[in-house]
Amino acid sequence: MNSLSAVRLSRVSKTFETATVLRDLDLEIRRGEIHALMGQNGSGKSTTVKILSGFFEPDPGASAEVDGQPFELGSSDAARTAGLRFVHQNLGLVDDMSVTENFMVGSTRGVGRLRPGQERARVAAALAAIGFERVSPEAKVADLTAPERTAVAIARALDDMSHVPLLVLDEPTSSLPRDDARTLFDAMRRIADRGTAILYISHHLDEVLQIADRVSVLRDGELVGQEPIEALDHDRLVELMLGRRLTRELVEHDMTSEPLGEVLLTVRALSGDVVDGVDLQVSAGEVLGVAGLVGSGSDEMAGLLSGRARRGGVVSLQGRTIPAANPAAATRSGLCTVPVDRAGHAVITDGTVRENLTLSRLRDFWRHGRFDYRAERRHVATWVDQLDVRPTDPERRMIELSGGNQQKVIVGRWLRVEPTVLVLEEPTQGVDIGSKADLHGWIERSAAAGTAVILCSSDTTELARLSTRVVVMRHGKVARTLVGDAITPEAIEHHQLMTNGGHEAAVRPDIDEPKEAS
Ligand SMILES: Nc1ncnc2c1ncn2[C@@H]1O[C@H](COP(=O)(O)OP(=O)(O)OP(=O)(O)O)[C@@H](O)[C@H]1O
Repeated sequence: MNSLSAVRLSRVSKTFETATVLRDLDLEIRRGEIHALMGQNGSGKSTTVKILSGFFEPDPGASAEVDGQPFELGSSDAARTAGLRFVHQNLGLVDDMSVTENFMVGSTRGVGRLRPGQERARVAAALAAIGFERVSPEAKVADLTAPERTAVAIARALDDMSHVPLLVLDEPTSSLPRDDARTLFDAMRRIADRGTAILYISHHLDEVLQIADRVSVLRDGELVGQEPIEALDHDRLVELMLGRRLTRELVEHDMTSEPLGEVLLTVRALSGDVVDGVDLQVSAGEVLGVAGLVGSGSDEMAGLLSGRARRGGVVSLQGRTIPAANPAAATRSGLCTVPVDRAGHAVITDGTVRENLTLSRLRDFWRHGRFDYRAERRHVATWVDQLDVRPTDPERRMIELSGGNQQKVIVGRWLRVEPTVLVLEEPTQGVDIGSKADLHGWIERSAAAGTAVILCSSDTTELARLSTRVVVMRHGKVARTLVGDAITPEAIEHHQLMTNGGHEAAVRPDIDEPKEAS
């Protein structure tokens, strides 16, 4: 036994029916280290985590140790008792409750064993231990910033054990803007310095290069590299993940220099919970980026435009008003949306890849009163191939696909019908770097083919990479519009953070205003 070892996995494999998705994984996570687990979508990261947490049983022949003691894989009781703790991307917090109530709900310590004052003190201590003493135990979770919410989930996970050998953070920062994610790194380092090993799963290479001590890379279910961070840089990490250099040329399409097409979408006085009187016009061939911090209204825009959320104001497509609160009518009119909440709004988990792809328009396959299954299968095979969905079998159920591959199917669902307006909400969240480049290429091709694209994203690099125009939202309104060379990640982040009343023009005189179409 290595005394430095917090968790050691040996010969861990996982086979679903006939497909082996994890093969003979040997992985050692050392005490006090931040160990990043990386790999493309479907490479086996979540499967590894689910075996550790006891959600999946591994194939026979696997073994494990925690703190040098034999550990039973595939048992959630064993994981809990051994002190393995997990924070997933969705955090598992109840927004309407206070921080302390959330601790009580999520704790394995038992509810209400302490008096209220003692509970609050305990919660305050747990938060202070990771450097988030500014969060009040009485605060409502809904009122916290995104990194504070993540910190609450982490503090809660650590709260009921004096020694936690392993904390697994499964993409906890994937929805956070870059600067927000960084505020959690200090908390992670404090935790690691106390001797807890952190297994950190992230698709953000720059974050991993900044925070991890060692990196393990999975490719197609096999460990293909394990390196100390000093031995890695961005390109080497990409090469390990993809098995090749990222040479794919993106469609470089400088749409800013081209005349804009016909105005396809007109939005007048749009309002929702936060959004307050927004006017927009989006033309054929444009990619309009919508930027803003959580709570600025930017996160509400896709729901309002799609009709998923109740809205005030008028949304019209080529002059025809789309009825409010009616997503089906919006889709029929040609305004299609890829929502951020895949599980809740987009994926039919029990359905197959084929069904999830083609449901956007089945009439393509009706011929003379009969459904042409062969035509549907041919069409689906082409899209699965073009989008590089894995596994490639279109009869797989969506639940069997990794998160990133599900996302490709959902984006493909709408790309294939060539919508008039395509609203994308965090389209590459949880998507690996190779697939991200693929999806970006698709978004550009879709715009080049004449679709008006609205890209709502917290990834400022993605916004700068794809948008012909970016509206930055604050306090429910468009606070700034950036066009052309003025669209940089730094400019977007700068304007997201400005407080209302700031003299922006004086701060960034180089930023253009849009030429409003009348
Ligand atoms: N319940 C299941 N049944 C069958 N296959 C599954 C099941 N769950 C996952 N898989 C398959 O296992 C493989 C690994 O998936 P996993 O979710 O571990 O990938 P991942 O690396 O976490 O990907 P992502 O970055 O997209 O989250 C994928 O090919 C996936 O389709």
